[in-house]
Amino acid sequence: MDIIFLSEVKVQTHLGVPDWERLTAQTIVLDIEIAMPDSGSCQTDDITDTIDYGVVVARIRETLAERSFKLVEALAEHICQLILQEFNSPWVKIKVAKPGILPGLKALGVVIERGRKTD
Ligand SMILES: Nc1nc2c(c(=O)[nH]1)N=C([C@H](O)[C@@H](O)CO)CN2
Repeated sequence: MDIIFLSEVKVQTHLGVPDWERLTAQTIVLDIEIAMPDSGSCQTDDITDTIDYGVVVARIRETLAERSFKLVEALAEHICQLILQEFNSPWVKIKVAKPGILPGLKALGVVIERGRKTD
């Protein structure tokens, strides 16, 4: 399985359980692994045979600018499903980190992985 990775992607979004936390955008940090449908682009050297990681990052920034979530879990699920469905990836792993939320911690968050359901 060939994987595209996106490391320490900083994104602005409205996120948090208490209402006051979602009033202003905060920076979250994403680490994402995206399985490619096949390894064709390794032979063809053609961007149309792979998942364009620039397009993925732009799409993530777009959706997280529009959406608001209470839980990091729900945000992580949303991004996984978007990548599976819009980019035809068979498998995605994402780490969502909120930096500087609790004293004494650098960051906290979740790691989830999802595969595309087959019939
Ligand atoms: N499992 C989770 N626990 C908590 C979350 C979360 O998203 N998932 N969020 C919060 C608050 O938003 C906190 O980060 C700031 O008040 C608390 N626990």
